[in-house]
Amino acid sequence: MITVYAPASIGNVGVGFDVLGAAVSPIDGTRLGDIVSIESAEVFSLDCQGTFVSKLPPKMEDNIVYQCWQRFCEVLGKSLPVHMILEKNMPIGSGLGSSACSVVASFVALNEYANRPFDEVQLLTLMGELEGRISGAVHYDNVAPCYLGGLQIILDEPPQISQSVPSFDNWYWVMAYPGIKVSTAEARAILPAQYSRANIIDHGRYFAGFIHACYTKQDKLAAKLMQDVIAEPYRQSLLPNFKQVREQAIELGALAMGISGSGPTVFTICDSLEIAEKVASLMQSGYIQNEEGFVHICQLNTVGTSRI
Ligand SMILES: Nc1ncnc2c1ncn2[C@@H]1O[C@H](COP(=O)(O)OP(=O)(O)O)[C@@H](O)[C@H]1O
Ligand SMILES: N[C@@H](CCOP(=O)(O)O)C(=O)O
Repeated sequence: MITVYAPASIGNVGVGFDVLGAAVSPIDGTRLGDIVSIESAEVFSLDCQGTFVSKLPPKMEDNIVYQCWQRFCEVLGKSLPVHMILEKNMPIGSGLGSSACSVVASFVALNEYANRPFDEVQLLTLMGELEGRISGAVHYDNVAPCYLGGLQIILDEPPQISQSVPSFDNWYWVMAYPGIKVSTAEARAILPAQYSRANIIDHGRYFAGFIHACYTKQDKLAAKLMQDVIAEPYRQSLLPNFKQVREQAIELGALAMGISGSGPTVFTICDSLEIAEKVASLMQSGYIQNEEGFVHICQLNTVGTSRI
């Protein structure tokens, strides 16, 4: 039996809409992400389990894991009779790259099972395609970090689809999922089709400045430039108390806070564990809406998807 763990990811990382993503894992060792197992069988079958299994589509054909298997076999040119198990530990429509976790774990597990017929670029291309089916447009900012780990800039110039950007070892990423659902496709549909020249200039300055600050190891500058003029102004109304908790988090010493992917999860960057713990308590009392919500203090997951 081959078993693969794919970690949670932060699409956009605030400043890089569709072109920046980060893989994160809780520092307490919790496996925040999906796990996919695969073994040989006489005919294809899929079993689902895990914390969020009840939120999956009831029909197997609608599960993205099934669709990954189907596409993998199509590209491979033969049908693989396998039994797959999805452990769905990621809430759906959370902004934590839940569908990406299932997609990446499935393709990596299938590729391992089939003795690695596809290389990294071919797999990433397939991952982007399947993620695009679900969210309404191909975007690699979840699948690339989930697969490769770390902070990833999406270049989308095959064979260079995504490359790693240096981040800051002293950063803690406090992830707060309020327990409500925001559909990625809907959160994309509310964005404007066009932006003003002023927006474009600001976006270029923030994004280029952030990448520059990462390479020149200026963590305070990087956090200051982590500003989102593309999605946040339109998506923040979908989130509970967003502005209020951000002000409070900054007062507690956080360096920056933004929407993770299309939300409703938010990420807060802190440069000490002490501040991260204070922010985690703030999020628990001020942002979590129900018992399905959670807060995790994370660090970048630099490994990405791996066999366990
Ligand atoms: N294995 C799966 N994991 C997550 N979502 C799935 C899966 N299979 C199918 N889906 C469907 O894909 C959509 C994912 O929604 P989306 O808002 O993109 O979630 P997320 O932002 O958490 O990835 C939902 O409609 C969900 O029912
Ligand atoms: N760049 C995408 C990221 C969506 O991430 P998800 O975790 O919400 O699926 C976007 O902002 O639409």
